[in-house]
Amino acid sequence: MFRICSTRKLPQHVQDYLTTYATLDILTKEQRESPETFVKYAADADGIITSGMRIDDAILSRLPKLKCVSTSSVGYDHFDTDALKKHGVYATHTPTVLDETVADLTFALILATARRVVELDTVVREGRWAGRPAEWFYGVDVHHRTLGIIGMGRIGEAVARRARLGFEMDVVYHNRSRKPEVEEKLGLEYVSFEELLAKSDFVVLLTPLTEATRGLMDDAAFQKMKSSAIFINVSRGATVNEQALFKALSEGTIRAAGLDVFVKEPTPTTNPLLSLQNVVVLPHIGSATHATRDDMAMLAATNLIAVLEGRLQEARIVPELQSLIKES
Ligand SMILES: NC(=O)c1ccc[n+]([C@@H]2O[C@H](COP(=O)([O-])OP(=O)(O)OC[C@H]3O[C@@H](n4cnc5c(N)ncnc54)[C@H](O)[C@@H]3O)[C@@H](O)[C@H]2O)c1
Ligand SMILES: O=C(O)[C@H](O)CO
Repeated sequence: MFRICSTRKLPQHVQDYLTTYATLDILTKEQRESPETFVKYAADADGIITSGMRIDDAILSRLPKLKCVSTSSVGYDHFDTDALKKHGVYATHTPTVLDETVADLTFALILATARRVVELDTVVREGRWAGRPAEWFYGVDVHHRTLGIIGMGRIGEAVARRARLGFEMDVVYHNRSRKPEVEEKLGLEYVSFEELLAKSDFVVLLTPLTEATRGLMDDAAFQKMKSSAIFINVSRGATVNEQALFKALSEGTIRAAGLDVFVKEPTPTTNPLLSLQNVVVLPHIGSATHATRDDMAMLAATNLIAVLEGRLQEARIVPELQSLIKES
């Protein structure tokens, strides 16, 4: 039997699946609170399931039996992949199963910011709705506008499909590399980062957090956007310079923003962005539906067992650690 530690509660059917292969410990808040307590309780684990815990050299050095860390998320910026490689520990993630759910949430933010859904909900509740909607209730159209997607990956493509087929939008995109087959299938146009910012009525950020994307949306980027444009971030908080975003929103450099992610999570109520009416904020719920979170947990579990049993081709191993397969 393997030993598995999970830093989060798992659905019962996922626990039942895991316990046919392993003893399973769901660590309590106290047990996972600090790296010291975590390594104490996970000391002889073969595998770890997590969804946001930082796994770095200091932790790996103290977990000699560890063979795989499995995250129940597609993003894995909380893993130090160089350290994992050094220790010969695999990392797996949960791509694909959440694409449609995250794309739905992206559109929820696009619509909520364009039509000022949250702000105007408050107007009604506070009794400030007096007669026919006044001009200051007006929003902007989404249909037939231009959507710019930075990061045309799995989720970007699901967002582009909604935009093209449902809202008949023009879609431009910027990506590390061009995707001619997606361009052809959905009728998209590839543009430079600068051109995307200048052309788009909605700019959606959907890249992973890497050294290349950290702080990608800074003062200079917001200055290049239209003053009528809306910015949506569903990637990771640190891809955006929050001070620059606050400045752009409060000075009218851009119209509004919809944010699912923040530099620090949970973001403190003192975050200046929360004081702005033209911002819609959510607590990192892109993939948070019952069905999708269940699918992610199950994929995290099957990934981990596949690695522990040596069925490496069946596991969704993160790209940076694919080289370990060849070496094994
Ligand atoms: N808010 C949420 O709850 C939530 C949910 C799921 C995913 N995410 C985030 O969304 C990200 C994307 O997920 P995915 O499954 O679509 O990933 P993906 O790997 O399929 O797509 C990411 C795309 O970004 C591109 N990219 C990377 N660096 C770039 C750069 N410097 N400039 C331009 N393009 C660049 C890649 O080429 C790729 O096409 C995840 O890494 C995660 O951080 C957030
Ligand atoms: O990367 C992901 O899958 C989401 O952010 C959920 O944590």
